[in-house]
Amino acid sequence: MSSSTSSTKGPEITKWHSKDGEFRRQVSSFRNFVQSDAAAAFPAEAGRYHLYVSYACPWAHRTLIVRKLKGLEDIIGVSVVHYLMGPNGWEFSSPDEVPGATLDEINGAKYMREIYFKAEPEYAARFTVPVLWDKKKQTIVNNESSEIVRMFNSAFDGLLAPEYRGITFYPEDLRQQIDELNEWIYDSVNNGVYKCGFAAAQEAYEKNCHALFQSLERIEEILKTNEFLLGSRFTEADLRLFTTILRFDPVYHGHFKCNLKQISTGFPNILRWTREVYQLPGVKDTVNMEHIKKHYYMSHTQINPLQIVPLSNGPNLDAPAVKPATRPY
Ligand SMILES: N[C@@H](CCC(=O)N[C@@H](CS)C(=O)NCC(=O)O)C(=O)O
Repeated sequence: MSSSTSSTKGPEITKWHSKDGEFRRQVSSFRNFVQSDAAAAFPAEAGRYHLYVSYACPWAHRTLIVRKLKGLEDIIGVSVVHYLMGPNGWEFSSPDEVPGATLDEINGAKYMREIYFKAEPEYAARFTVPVLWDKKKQTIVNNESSEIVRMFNSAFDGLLAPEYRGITFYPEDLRQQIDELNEWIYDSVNNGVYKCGFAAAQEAYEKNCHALFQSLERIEEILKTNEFLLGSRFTEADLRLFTTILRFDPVYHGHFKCNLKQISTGFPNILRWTREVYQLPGVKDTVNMEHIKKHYYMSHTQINPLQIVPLSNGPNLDAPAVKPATRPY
């Protein structure tokens, strides 16, 4: 599909807010599940599914981390878009042109939108990442990160080496607590930073910024006594929060005006926890701060028209995660 015809379809790429000035995230459209059962519509198979991500995107980043920590890299391939989201949305580039990016070896698309139209010619919503693609059925299985994370957590276990099979980030005994944390953290933190950054009215910005920092204070309290959000185990709740906190000082504090405090100077326990998560084996390989910074500061020209990218990458996450001397864990 040529980009000139495709660009007339779908919503305007930079139209982020509603009439009242509030940013509202659309609901994802493709909601099927890969299942371990061989008779399922989308059964777990090695080499069948392909993940489309942006290194910049916190939602896509969640799926990359679980793919890594669950040892799924040989089973599920990945394509990485260019950091810049232009008028035609996400675009593929060769790694020579943009280090870290890839071409689309699976569908040969130039733009992410072509993959959506291949799956659904009448598709009329946003062309978001992540996307989990089924090479056999030639369609999108799912484009909702929270669900892709759940699938990666267990659906492919039958294909994995024993050391990965037992790993779960959504253990039975913590499910209710994980779901409860996810709910308020999604609303006020993960999505909260976007509600600050894309607010088009002072009141909407202030309301969401206060709610964001109230939640950060609540998280800081939890991490004062807990190593991870729910104690000694790293769970899905940590994973989902991490991709937002990683971007906080270098991006959201300035670009999205989330500037009542910084993580590095204002939240010592969140900083300690961020370092612990970053230093879990494999996690830092999924972090590309150049894509993160350039994406936000250069794509959102409605809030940063000169596309200047600030220098700081945020706190040094390789520094030791210093636990308080009086730690109870
Ligand atoms: N609910 C989705 C949200 C994904 C999302 O909003 N991704 C952004 C990048 S951070 C995107 O691709 N935006 C493109 C657009 O809205 O046009 C998920 O969690 O998977």
